[in-house]
Amino acid sequence: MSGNLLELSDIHVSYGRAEVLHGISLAMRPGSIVTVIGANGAGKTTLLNAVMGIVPAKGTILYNSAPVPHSVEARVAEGLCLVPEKRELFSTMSVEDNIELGGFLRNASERAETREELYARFPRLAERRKQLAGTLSGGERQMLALARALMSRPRLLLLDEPSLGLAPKIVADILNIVSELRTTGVSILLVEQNARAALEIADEGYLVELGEVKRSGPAAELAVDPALMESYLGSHA
Ligand SMILES: Nc1ncnc2c1ncn2[C@@H]1O[C@H](COP(=O)(O)OP(=O)(O)OP(=O)(O)O)[C@@H](O)[C@H]1O
Repeated sequence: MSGNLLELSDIHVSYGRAEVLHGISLAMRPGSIVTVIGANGAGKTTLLNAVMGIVPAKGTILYNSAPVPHSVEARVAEGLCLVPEKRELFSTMSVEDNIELGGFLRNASERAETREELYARFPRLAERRKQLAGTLSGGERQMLALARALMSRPRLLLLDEPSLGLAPKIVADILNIVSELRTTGVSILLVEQNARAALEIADEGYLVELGEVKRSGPAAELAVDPALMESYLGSHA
């Protein structure tokens, strides 16, 4: 028993004959935020999809110290939840109907309780309950994607580039919300190209390049690493 919530060992994923993950290992403590950073095409989305069971992977995935169930459905039932990069909201449905969909595995009283917690956490969504999802701003859409995921009461939230396409001020708002979610007990595996912002809120970080982990360690240490700063954190250090 390692006490880890998630433990990946030697994960390989191929698309056809092309292997894109070449043996990734990663561990996550319960209640933590772990970020996977790296350039476009490094394999970050593929890694999340492997954890969710959307793409087949070789290697070992332990969840709560036991092999993770095989199907996506069983993984959802065990508390894994993915917020994909494209958010995949139903734009012609209202905010409240989108949120409701996230709770399909929960009973009515759990849904009612979680719904109220979510509207308290996301007042902008509460104000826009009746508005169609397609009319929301980029930041509000990301909030809605998060709220819909939280409606399932996940134990492990897999977030794919929540900052993508958002203005810097909105990125900060979204990542603050993600950071606060830790207090609810949910653990978060956060994939980001925005390395600086992700390392600010994460406990641990993994730098992935071309399907391999190049560096890993406490996020606070990676954030001040000179080589990493130069390649991934931009010159505005
Ligand atoms: N369905 C697919 N079929 C074939 N190759 C794919 C498929 N999906 C991704 N790839 C390739 O796998 C590699 C890793 O892609 P992936 O999307 O996981 O990277 P990423 O780090 O998440 O990048 P991005 O930030 O662009 O999403 C890339 O070379 C990509 O072209």
